[in-house]
Amino acid sequence: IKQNQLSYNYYKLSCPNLESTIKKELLTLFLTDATAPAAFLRLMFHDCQVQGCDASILLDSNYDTHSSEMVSAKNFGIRKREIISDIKAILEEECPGQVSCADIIVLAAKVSVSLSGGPHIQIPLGRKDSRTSSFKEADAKLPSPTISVDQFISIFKSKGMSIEESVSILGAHTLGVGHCLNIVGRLYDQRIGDNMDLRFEASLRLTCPTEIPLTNITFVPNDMTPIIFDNEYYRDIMNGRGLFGIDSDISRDPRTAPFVMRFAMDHRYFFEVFSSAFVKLSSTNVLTNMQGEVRRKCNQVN
Ligand code: HEM
Ligand SMILES: [Ca+2]
Ligand SMILES: [Ca+2]
Repeated sequence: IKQNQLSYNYYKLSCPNLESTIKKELLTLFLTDATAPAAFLRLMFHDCQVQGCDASILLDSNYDTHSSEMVSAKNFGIRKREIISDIKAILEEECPGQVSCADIIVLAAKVSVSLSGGPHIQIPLGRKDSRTSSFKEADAKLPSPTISVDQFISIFKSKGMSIEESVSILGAHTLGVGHCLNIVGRLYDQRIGDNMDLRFEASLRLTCPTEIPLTNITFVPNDMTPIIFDNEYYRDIMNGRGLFGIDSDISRDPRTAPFVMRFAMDHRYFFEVFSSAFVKLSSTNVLTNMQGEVRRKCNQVN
C-alpha cells in the first residue's frame, strides 16, 4: 500500500470555508432529491477503485489521449457527476486553482453519509487530479455484483482493510438502489444455497418480471430504508433480503457472517468501523504533492 501525504488541515489557509460551501450546496440539492446522497457515495467508490481517488471518473473522453471510464458498463447507474463540476465552479470563485476534483468527490461522499444520518467522518485532504483515465481499467477493476466472497475480501484487503472493515464498507448499500439489470441474473437462475426470502423474491419478480428488456430502467431499493444511513442493510441481508449476490453471500460466509450479525445489532459499532474503512478507501493510492494536477474543470484535464 502506497503511503500518502494527505493532511487533516490541507485547505486551512487556501480554502478555509471549503467544507461548509460543499455542505451548503449539497443540503439544497438533497432537499429536492433524496436519492442524491447514494449517488455521491457510489461515485467515490467507483473513482477510488480505478487508478485511486483522482477524479478519473469525471473525465470525458478525449480522442487523442484517453477514453472516459463512463464507457464501461460497470459504471451503469453512476449519477450526479455534473454536480461535482458545478461545486467545482463555485469553489473556483471562492478559492481559484486550489481544490482538486478528487477531494470534492470524497467530501461529497462524506457529507452524503452524515446528512443521511450516518457518522461524521474526519477525512484527510490533499488529493490531486489525474491527467488520464481508462475505460479498460474501469472494466477490469470495478467489481460485478456476482463476485465471490474471496474476491470481495481481496479487493478491500488491497486497501489495507480487515475483513471486518470490508464488511462495514459494503454497508454503504444502506443507501440507494439497484437496477433490475444487476438483479435478474440471480433472480432467474437456479440458486443453490441461497437464502432469499420468499416474499422478497416475489416482490423482486414483480418489479423485474423478465430478464430482458426492462431491466435497465426499473430499480429496487438496496435496503428497506434506502435514504437513511443506518444498519438496516445488515438485518435485511441476514433475513434473505439482500439485493445482489455479494450482499446475500456475506451474510452466510463463516468469515463475514459474524460481523454482519454484530453490525445488525449495534449501529454505533457499525458507524465506528465504517468510518475507519471509509478513510482507508478514500486515502489509498492517491496522487499528492507534485503528482497529477488541480484541474480547472472537473471533466477535462488542464
Ligand atoms: C464488492 C463490492 C461492491 C459491489 C459488487 C457493488 C455493486 C453494486 C451494484 C451492482 C449496484 C447497483 C447499481 C445499479 O444497478 O444502479 C450498487 C449500488 C450502490 N453501491 Fe455498490 N458495490 C460494491 C461496493 C460498494 C462500496 C464500497 C460502496 C461505497 C463505499 C458502494 C456504494 C453503493 C451505493 C451507495 C449504491 C447505490 C447507488 C445509487 O442509488 O445510485 N458499493 N453497488
Ligand atoms: Ca479514479
Ligand atoms: Ca438504510
